[in-house]
Amino acid sequence: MESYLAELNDAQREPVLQKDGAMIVIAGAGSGKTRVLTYRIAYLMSKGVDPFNILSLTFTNKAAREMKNRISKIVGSSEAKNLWMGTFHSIFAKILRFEAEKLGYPSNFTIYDTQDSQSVIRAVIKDMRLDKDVYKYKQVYNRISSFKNSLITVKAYFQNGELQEADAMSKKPRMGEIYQAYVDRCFKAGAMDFDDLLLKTNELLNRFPEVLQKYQNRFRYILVDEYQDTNHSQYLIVKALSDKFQNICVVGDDAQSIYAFRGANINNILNFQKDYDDVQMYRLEQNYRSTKNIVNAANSIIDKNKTKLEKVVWTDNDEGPKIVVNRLLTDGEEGRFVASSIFETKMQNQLSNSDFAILYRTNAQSRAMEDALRKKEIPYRIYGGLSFYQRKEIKDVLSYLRLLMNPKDEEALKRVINYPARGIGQTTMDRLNIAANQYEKSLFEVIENLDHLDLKINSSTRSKLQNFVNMIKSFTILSQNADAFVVADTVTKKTGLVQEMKKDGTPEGIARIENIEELLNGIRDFVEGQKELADSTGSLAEFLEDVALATDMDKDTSDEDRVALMTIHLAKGLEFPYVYIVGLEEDLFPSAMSMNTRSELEEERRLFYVALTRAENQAYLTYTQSRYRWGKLVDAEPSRFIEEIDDKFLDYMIPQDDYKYKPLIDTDIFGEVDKSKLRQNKPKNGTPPPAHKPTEQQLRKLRKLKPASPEPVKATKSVNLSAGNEVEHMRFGKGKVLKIEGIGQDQKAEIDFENGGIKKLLLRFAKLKVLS
Ligand SMILES: Nc1ncnc2c1ncn2[C@@H]1O[C@H](COP(=O)(O)OP(=O)(O)OP(=O)(O)O)[C@@H](O)[C@H]1O
Ligand SMILES: [Mg+2]
Repeated sequence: MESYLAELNDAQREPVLQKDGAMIVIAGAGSGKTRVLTYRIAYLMSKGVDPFNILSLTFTNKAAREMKNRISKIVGSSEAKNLWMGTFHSIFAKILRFEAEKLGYPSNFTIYDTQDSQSVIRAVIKDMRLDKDVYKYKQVYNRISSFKNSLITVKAYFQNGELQEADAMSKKPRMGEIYQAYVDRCFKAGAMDFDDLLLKTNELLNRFPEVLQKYQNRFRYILVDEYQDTNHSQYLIVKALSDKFQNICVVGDDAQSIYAFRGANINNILNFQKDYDDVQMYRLEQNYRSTKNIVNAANSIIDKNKTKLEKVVWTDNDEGPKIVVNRLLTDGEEGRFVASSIFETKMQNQLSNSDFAILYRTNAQSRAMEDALRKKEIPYRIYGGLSFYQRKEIKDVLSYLRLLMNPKDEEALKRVINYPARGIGQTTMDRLNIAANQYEKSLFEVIENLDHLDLKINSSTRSKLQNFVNMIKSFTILSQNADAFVVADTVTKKTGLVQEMKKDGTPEGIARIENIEELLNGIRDFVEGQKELADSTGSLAEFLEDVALATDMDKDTSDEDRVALMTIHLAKGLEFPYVYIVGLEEDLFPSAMSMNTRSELEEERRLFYVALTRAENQAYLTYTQSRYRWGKLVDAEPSRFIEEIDDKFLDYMIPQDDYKYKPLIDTDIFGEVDKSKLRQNKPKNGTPPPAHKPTEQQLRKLRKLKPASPEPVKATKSVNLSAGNEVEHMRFGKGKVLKIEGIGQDQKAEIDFENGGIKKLLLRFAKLKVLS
């Protein structure tokens, strides 16, 4: 047996060793589903399957990269980079690039992000003179998105009486027309939105049998992670591609299906057995991730759901500490508790920031956490929310880049045609728009052909428009030979964007310039990375695609050591030694919007199951007594999910009878909070109690999970380190001391580690072995 197969248990090894056929692995959190996929790919390669013939679909591109690295190590070659691996969106965008012209799109089509799509929808609603309070653009966008993910085209919509009736009932009878106008505009702009990437792939595979065959033959082996969260459109793609060879392996957990609100269809997992001829079903039961306490607590929660497949999950890991429950007065105090607890736990146990995650239900909750972490000088990173690439100044630069790639891209053109100001006003734009509609041309084409059109635009404005078009064309020509960095660098200089911000002179203006520099650095890194691959030149097209399809998880590129903050939805598939789940309050988690039906509540409960099962060693649950919601301070009640966990797994930091569902703040008849009661409820002596000290057993577990150094590492008691010394750290491996600063207790060393990059460590705590 190859040695890597010994890193699997018997149950895991079975699906790995079944080379051909259809199979489904259904198993609870942390039982090694993702590991099975990874090892299965390695096994296929070792049996001579060409990596070009393997397609693996993951939840984020980051997960795909990590999987590729792992596979490279297992098979001991760089062949893994030829695997087709990534999110549905990124894989099928690549395929659409090759085939776009068949569908009438340019191969350099733009990918509209959510902001772009919503902006188009807003414009459509405005042009149709509809009431924007009835036709709320975000709602309309979501509705159209759900049509697309169910493969309901405009034509199908107009043939479907039920859908039309539903829209009429919700006072939006013109939904179909908006849908039509939206689709037309995107098409005219040579743009696909996120949902199109799946919808158009389906269209491609349905309409062109020879194309379908080509990809069926290419992807002889297909693997899908997190199968419980595929939507109908994704399901059909997988089904079509795997139909010929039927070598398909999907893994998932119905208890972790949390994207129904985006069209995920749990039936895809339940019906899998009917979809293929001879399906092997595998189950995994042993959890390797978490302590007994966490596994059993999570089991006790998911037990409350009626709709579920019966599963067993157990673990051989330590009992572990109980789950800590704490009640705080306000979200500010909640943040301070979490930050202090992280600080203490980290110092006591020599941990990295990245060993900690704070998970919440809604992005808005991050603010209080951020404030507290900043005060304690704990570095953190927020995933999701408004990403770097959506900041105004960044989007402006990207819009220039998009426009030079695809001059039809109207959203990009509208953003930059008069930014920096060039004297092209709204009246001119309105006239151009009318002409564009009349001639069914893009704005750019209209501007290009201004001389031949009879438009009321004066000669000075005409020449400004001409200059703009010429500038964009010159960039396009440059991009044909230069890499993405050269193009982007030229664009920021020649367009006057940076000069405009320099004029501004405010701290915000300076921050914007820094962001643009950061973008350029990012592009340079990207280009260098791409050039190392044999078949890549680091072109602008590649860069733009990478940006457009980065999921919220992928958008961080630096690997500094930080505490992770994210919504639970984003945390799927991840694991952290210490996890804080905050805001466990009724109406927040479970969300007020998700308590109308049992199935919504069950989805919230699955979300809680996902959150808790991210924790390896210890989980903390917090809630507040009052919280600002909709601008008002309201009483908060502890979440029913805390109540649902058997008390034997919990460790309350507050007297328990004080806890059970009862108003925690007394208010007088006018609804005023009785301040003296508030003070009573504060944790004693004002500061949050220290975090629980892990047991020796836990520490051993922690070390086991992380790459340990070959020999036990001794702490350096008296510090006689200096720059240039080679050292070894238990977790970061070997490193070189760059500099020493501070004296006595505060002495710190800056060390460049092989595994961790540059880190500053307090020598008093850091257990370093001096090598030379
Ligand atoms: N046989 C094994 N031996 C040792 N460690 C294992 C084994 N199987 C899995 N693990 C480890 O357990 C952890 C959980 O595995 P993995 O992430 O594959 O689980 P999963 O089922 O995909 O979880 P999730 O449902 O959260 O996606 C990982 O750290 C993995 O490396
Ligand atoms: Mg997984």
